[in-house]
Formats: sequence, structure tokens, C-alpha cells
Amino acid sequence: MARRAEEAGWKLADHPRLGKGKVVGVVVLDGWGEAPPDPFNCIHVADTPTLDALKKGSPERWRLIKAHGTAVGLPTDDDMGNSEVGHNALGAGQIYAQGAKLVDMALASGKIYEGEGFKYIQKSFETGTLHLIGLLSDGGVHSRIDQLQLLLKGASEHGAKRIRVHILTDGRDVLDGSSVTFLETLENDLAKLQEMGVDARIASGGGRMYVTMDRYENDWQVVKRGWDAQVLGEAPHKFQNALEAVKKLREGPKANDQYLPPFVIVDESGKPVGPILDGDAVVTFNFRADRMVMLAKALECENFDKFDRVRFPKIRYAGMLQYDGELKLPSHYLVAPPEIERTSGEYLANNGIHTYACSETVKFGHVTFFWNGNRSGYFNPNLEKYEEIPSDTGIPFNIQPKMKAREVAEKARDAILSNKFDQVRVNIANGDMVGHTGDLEATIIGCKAADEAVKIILDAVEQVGGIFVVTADHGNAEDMVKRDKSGKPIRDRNGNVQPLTSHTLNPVPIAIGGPGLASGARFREDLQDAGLANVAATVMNLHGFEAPNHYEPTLIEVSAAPYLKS
Ligand SMILES: O=C(O)[C@@H](CO)OP(=O)(O)O
Ligand SMILES: [Mn+2]
Ligand SMILES: [Mn+2]
Repeated sequence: MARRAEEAGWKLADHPRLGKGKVVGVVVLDGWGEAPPDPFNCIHVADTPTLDALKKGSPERWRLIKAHGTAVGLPTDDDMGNSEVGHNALGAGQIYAQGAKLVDMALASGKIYEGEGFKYIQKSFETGTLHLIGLLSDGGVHSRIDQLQLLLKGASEHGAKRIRVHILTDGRDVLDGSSVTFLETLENDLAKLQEMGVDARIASGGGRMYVTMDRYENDWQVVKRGWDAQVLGEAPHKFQNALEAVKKLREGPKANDQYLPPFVIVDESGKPVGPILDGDAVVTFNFRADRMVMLAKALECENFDKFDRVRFPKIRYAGMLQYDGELKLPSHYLVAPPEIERTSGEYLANNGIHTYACSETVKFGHVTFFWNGNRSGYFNPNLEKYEEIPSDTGIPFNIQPKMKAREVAEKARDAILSNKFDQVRVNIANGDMVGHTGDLEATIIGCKAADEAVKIILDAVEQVGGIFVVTADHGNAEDMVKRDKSGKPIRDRNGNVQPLTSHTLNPVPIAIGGPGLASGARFREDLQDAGLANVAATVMNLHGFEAPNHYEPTLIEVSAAPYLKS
């Protein structure tokens, strides 16, 4: 193993001052940013003694790092962070131009229409329909409506004569209710295409969390609901107009953009206007992977047993990107994904580090798949163990805001105490998943549960003389209200505020410590602009290795003299 590592350039140099053999507990708090104290800062309001102690206890071992925008490879600094780019950066130690940006560039240059993926689907344009399925939003987390608009125009200029759009409404990365405006924009564009002789229409729809966009195989019924509407043209709700559909369905009890029921658009005779048929082309236009992989499997896999597809049309299918680099799924795609290579997980596996990673289902791929550069599976099954705690299904997370935080922490504790692993890595989901519901009270409970989970892990680290790194992937729970430009919550005539369900632009904390951390180790002061991508080198150091030269620099320095708490 050592020789092989050396030959392929995988061998990491020893750190001059930090030794090996200490277990390193890496905790990623999902959706846990830093913001000023405020009644809408649920992390501030919640009882979080463990995280408070890390912040107050050691100024040289607690700091903030960037988790949004260009620091994580997004197009601009107006782009909020998200789990995919966040965990990619944390695990890869390098900043890659991410899907959002790569698609922007391919559309701007027109290269998207010259690639293999587009040429492949184009073969269906003469006799078949082009179907576009994806999230209708300008959130920039999974997709962007301006990219859809360009693709619609470009596809019709390149020969698509019949286009059907299958929309998923958002309300998670953008304000609830904004689906109506996005839909108006889309209908306007489709009308222009119709004037130019293209038969372009919306064919079906539904809310992202209830229709299609499940992830990590949490609930295949979500994908089935989408399949029935998009492919079979069947749904409990039928309308002749999508705008009317969304407005009407939003009136239902507890209905919102995220959870809108599935609908199909039908003609005057009640016939669906755009089921997916043999000979058609399909593009899933989300660039982000996790919530498209399940649909990609259903559209592409010959052998499929997750639900009864009833009909498996012979189509030409391409993803906006290839969503899984290991499974090569889908096999055709319009834009090549970022080549996230030489991740810290692969380096550490090649240097003999035993790793345990755990999360509950809704975040499982975050600390495995995303962490490893959008690759599923192990680098070395003899050295790694990934464990998933099943998430609650069928209920929104504000009903069970504690989620599986304690269960995940107890698994991590056991892994740390087992002495079998050098790195124990978890994602604690509450700040994010409950934050997305916009329910403040539940989010406060969720944040407390996350803090308690961190305590369980830190206690175990303490017991074995190990080291901990506690950080987060992006903000969410620390700001839960829509604000005006000056930062004041916007209130309507009745004094009500609008909950902010999305992520934020805030930085996230990182804390290091534990009895195994060398007494002279502290955060450097020369990296004020550091971000998530600086964490991988830091973690490698804590395992006793120097990071590779092409990694973003480590956050820590180790002085010969012991670092003293001030
Ligand atoms: O739920 C998701 O898909 C996104 C928000 O769209 O959140 P995260 O990036 O935290 O996974
Ligand atoms: Mn996240
Ligand atoms: Mn989120």
C-alpha cells in the first residue's frame, strides 16, 4: 500500500510538528451560520451551551470561514452556500468552478449545443418531443430559471419543434409563493416560442419536496409521483393551464410551493398534453446532483425495481450534468461536471487512515458522496465504513425537529470509542432541514438537539484523548426572516413577517480542540478570507500529515511554545 501510494503521488509528507494516531472527530453542522444575535437567529435563541463554549472558550481555536459565493466555486458572491458545494469544498480542499458556473459558461459560449449530450438528444427533435424536467427557481442551488430560458431558446434554434416543460416548484431556496412569478416568466417565454412556430407548453408540475426531488433513496414514492405525472401523464389534479394549477393548489390546506401536489396539464378533451413517449428526448435541467440521481435512475436503468414504472419509454435522455461520477449516471449529459479529483478522502485512504462516516438518510450522501467529489462508494472498503441512520419519512421536519441527531452522535461516539477509526465524520442535519420549514420554534428545538449531539461526540473525543473539528457547510438557521436592504425584518400590514426558508450568505464557524491537539496548535491570523476549502488541509494536519501543495492552505499553525488559553 505504502509503495503504491508513493508511486501514484498519493503519499503525504509527515507534518513536522503534529503527530499521528489521534482519532479526529469531524462534525459538520448542516445549515449553521454565524449572524448577530436577533430574535430570528434560531441558533442564538436556542440553548446551545456546547457551541457557545467553543466560541467563548478559545479565541485561537474558533473562527469564521466563508461558505458561499466564489469561495466555494459559485458564479458570484450573491450566491448563497449549499450542501453540495459546501461538502465538495470541505472534502476536496480545492475550489472548483461548480455546476452552476459551468452551465453558465457553456450556455454563454454556445458550447452546450456542440457537445455529445446535446447532439444525442437532438436526434429526437425531428419526430419526437423534447421534455425539460427541473426546478423552476432562481435559487441557484439546484437550477436557475435563466438557464432554462436560454436552453429553451437554444434548443428551439437547434431544431426542437415540440417542447414540454415539467416544472417543480421551489419555495425552499426562494420565498414561498414565488412559484407564481417564475411561472409567469416561463409562460411568457413559451408564448414567444409559440409565436415562432414552436409547439412549446408546460405539461406537468408539483412541489419539489413532494414530487421528484427526493434524495439518497429516502422515499421513492416522491419520484413515483413525478414519474406518473411526467411520463404517464397521470396525476390527481388536472388543469388546462399551469398558472391556474399552481394558484389553485396553493389554496389547499397547508399547501405551499415545496409540497404542492402533482398535476398534469390536459387539453379540452382531458388528454394530457405531454406524456413522455417512445422516441422523445428528455433533459433534467438541474445542475445539482443529489436530488436528480433517483429520477436519472428511473429514466435510464433497464432493470429497475424501486416502483412500477408501468411504461418505460425508449427515450434519449441527458442530464444537465452527469450527476454521479462513479456510476456514470446519466450516461449522456449536456455539460461536463467539475472534475473533483484527489479529494482528502482518497488521499487519507491511500495513506492508511481508517474512516467512519455517518449521517441520517437526508444528509447521508453529504458526508460521503459530496465529501468525496460526487462519487458514490468507498475508496478502500477495508479502511472505510459509512453508516446511514434512516430518516423519518412522511412527516415534515418541523414535526420531529430533533431528527436523528442523537442517534447519529451515538454512532459516532461508539466509532470513536471503538479505537478502530482514525477519522469519525458526521453531518448533523437539524439546523438545515428544520430551518427549511420556516418554522422558528421547531428550528430552535432542532438547534438545541444538534448542540446536544455535538456534546456527545466531544465527550467521546475527550475520553480517548482525541481531536475535534466542528464546523458547518453554510448558513440557514441563524437567519429565518426575510429582511429589507438595511437588514430589518419586512412586516406586512398586520405586522407579520415572512419566514426565510433558504440558506444564507453568512460565514460559518469552525472550532478545533480536544486533548489530543498539540498544545501549540492554533488558527493562523494571515488567512482572513479563508473558506470551507481550507478545512481539508487542516484535517490532514490533524492526522499528522502535510497537505498536498495544490490544496488551499491549512487554517492552523503550530508554535513550539504551547498555546495558552487567554
Ligand atoms: O434541500 C436541499 O436540496 C438544499 C436546498 O435546496 O439544501 P442543502 O444544500 O442543505 O442540501
Ligand atoms: Mn447543507
Ligand atoms: Mn439546506
